[in-house]
Amino acid sequence: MNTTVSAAGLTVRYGGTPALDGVTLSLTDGVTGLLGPNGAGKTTLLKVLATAVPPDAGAFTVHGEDPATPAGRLAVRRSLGYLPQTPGFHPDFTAFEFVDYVAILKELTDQGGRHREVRRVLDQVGLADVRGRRIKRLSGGMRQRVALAAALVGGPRFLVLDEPTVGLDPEQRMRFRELIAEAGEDRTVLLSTHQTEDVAMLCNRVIVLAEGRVRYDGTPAGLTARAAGRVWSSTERAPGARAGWRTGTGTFRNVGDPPTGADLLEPTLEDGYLLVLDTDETEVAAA
Ligand SMILES: Nc1ncnc2c1ncn2[C@@H]1O[C@H](COP(=O)(O)OP(=O)(O)OP(=O)(O)O)[C@@H](O)[C@H]1O
Repeated sequence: MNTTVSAAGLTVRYGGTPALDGVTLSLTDGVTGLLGPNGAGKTTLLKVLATAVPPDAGAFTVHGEDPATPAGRLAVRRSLGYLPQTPGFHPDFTAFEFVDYVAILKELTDQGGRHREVRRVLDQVGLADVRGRRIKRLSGGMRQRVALAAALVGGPRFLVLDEPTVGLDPEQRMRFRELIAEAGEDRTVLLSTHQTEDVAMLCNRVIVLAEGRVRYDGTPAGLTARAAGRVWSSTERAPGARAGWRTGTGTFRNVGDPPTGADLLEPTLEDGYLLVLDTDETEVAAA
C-alpha cells in the first residue's frame, strides 16, 4: 500500500527533556493505533503531525508535502482533520455553529456548499437531530461526536484522532469504532488511545511508543503474538507474573514468565502491549 505520511527522526524537547526522541515511521491508508503509557509522547507526536508543534529535529511529509515550508504547511493543513485531546469548544455555540466555524477555518468559503457539508458530517456522526442545540447542553459522548464531525468536515485525507473514545460508554464507543473504521476505508487515520480493545478491533496496524521512542510497529496480531506462551492461569498468586489478578471465576490470570507445565491461556493484545513495555527491544515490521 502507498505511503501517505512519512516521518524520520522526529524529536521534540521540552526544557531539554525529549518528549519525542527520534521517531521514524510511515503510514498508509487504514487505521493505525498509537498506544503508549501516560507521558510516552503520543499527544506530542500527534501535534507534530497535525502541524501544531514544529519538531526540534527530524522531518516529515504528508502526501508528499513538507510542512517545514510555508506552501507545504498550507497544503498539509488543507488535507488534515485533527481531533485534539481537549477540543476547545465555545459552549454557547450550537453543534452546527461550531462545525461551521471549523469549516470556515478550513477555508470552505462558499456558504451554501459549506452548510451542506456541515449537515453531512453532523448526519454522519448521528447528530442531525441536535445540530441546533448548544454544546453546553450536549452529553460528553455527543460533544466527542461534534469534535469528530469538526475533524471530518471538508473530507480530509489524513485524520489525526487523540483519544476520541475517552469517557464514552460502551455503546458510544462501538458507534465511534464504526465511524473511525468507515473513515479509514479511504484515508489515513492515526488514532491515539489507551483502549487496547479499540486497537484490536479496528486497526490494521499498531505503533507502541514509550519514552518518546517507537517500541513496536506492526500488526495487532503480531503484538498479541508477543504474549504467546506467557499468559497462564493458576489457583494461587504466581511469583513470576508481571501482572496477575484473581478473576471472577476465582483463579488467577497471569502475564509474565510461566512455570513449567503452566495452564496456558489465549493472549490478548493488551498482554502483548504490557510485555513490549517490559523490554528494551524494538520491533519494527518491514513496511
Ligand atoms: N507543553 C509542554 N511543556 C512541557 N512538557 C510537556 C509539554 N507537553 C508535554 N510535555 C511532556 O512531554 C512528555 C510527553 O507528553 P505527551 O502529552 O505527549 O504524552 P502522552 O503519551 O500523550 O500522555 P497521555 O497518555 O498522558 O496523554 C511528558 O513527559 C509531558 O510531561
